[in-house]
Amino acid sequence: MQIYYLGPEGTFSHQAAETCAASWRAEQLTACPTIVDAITRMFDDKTGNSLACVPIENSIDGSVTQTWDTVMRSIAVERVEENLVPARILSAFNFPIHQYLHYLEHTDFSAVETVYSHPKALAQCQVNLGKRFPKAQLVSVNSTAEAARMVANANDKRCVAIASQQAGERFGLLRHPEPMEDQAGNVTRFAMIGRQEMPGIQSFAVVSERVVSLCLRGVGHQPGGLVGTLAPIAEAGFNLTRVESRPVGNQFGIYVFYLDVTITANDERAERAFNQVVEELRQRQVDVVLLGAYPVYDASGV
Ligand SMILES: O=C(O)C(=O)C[C@]1(C(=O)O)C=C[C@@H](O)C=C1
Repeated sequence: MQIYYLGPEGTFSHQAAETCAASWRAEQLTACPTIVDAITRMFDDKTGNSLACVPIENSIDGSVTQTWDTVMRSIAVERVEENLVPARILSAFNFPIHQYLHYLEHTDFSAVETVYSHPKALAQCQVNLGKRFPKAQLVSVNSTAEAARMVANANDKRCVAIASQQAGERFGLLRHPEPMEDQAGNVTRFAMIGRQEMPGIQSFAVVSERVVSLCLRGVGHQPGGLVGTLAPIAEAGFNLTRVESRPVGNQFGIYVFYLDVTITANDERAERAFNQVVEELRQRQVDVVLLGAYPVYDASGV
């Protein structure tokens, strides 16, 4: 079993992948240049021996839309392939995130011109960065560890990076002791995506026994179209914990809707009721793409 993740080593994705690799005895961790690449490489492996460990949501900045869109499109495309075990979100993990400022020795903070990081990390620190470096450019790069690597390699004291403590140490940078995120309690949820059912992880506390993630395509454009589509979920007594709309890409005013629904695990009645809801949605001509039905763990303190 191998796990693809957003590299280089030292990203939060790498730390999340390492934490899960121990429980799932994954022998190989492979760094990828982008989140899309990590997902695509997992989907390209039809043998079922690959996993992708990717961020799906951050408590400050919201969904990682790139992940959701890539996973949804890959699953939708694969549905036509017969005899293929479908890829799904198998588990999710909430990881506490501390973003630190990393810099070269003798850096004068008042002369800093560029702050590098992953766009999600910059978004998590935007207020603090604005206060500390009001004139600096915030430059998005592929990952937080990539930002640390760039500052280390550039040997330019006008640049700093926002990244994990581990990334800064890996690339030999100094670290400002205070975390830079704008809100305490910053958490990112990572998903493990793959084709093989994986065992539960005993060392983590369970946040939700079963979250079902769906994408609804083709919700009708009439008054009450969305309300009517969501009503069967409420009527069946399921808790809807996330609704997000995303553009389809080639038309204004047409959206797909991502939903998370919490259901009771190992409860046949709940499973049957949920399948009925999906059937009802399909009868309304809504295309339901199942992204996964999975436990969510709390990976803090690991
Ligand atoms: O750049 C990294 O370190 C990543 O793993 C990506 C990522 C993200 O996409 O949200 C992961 C966790 C943090 O929220 C910031 C960045």
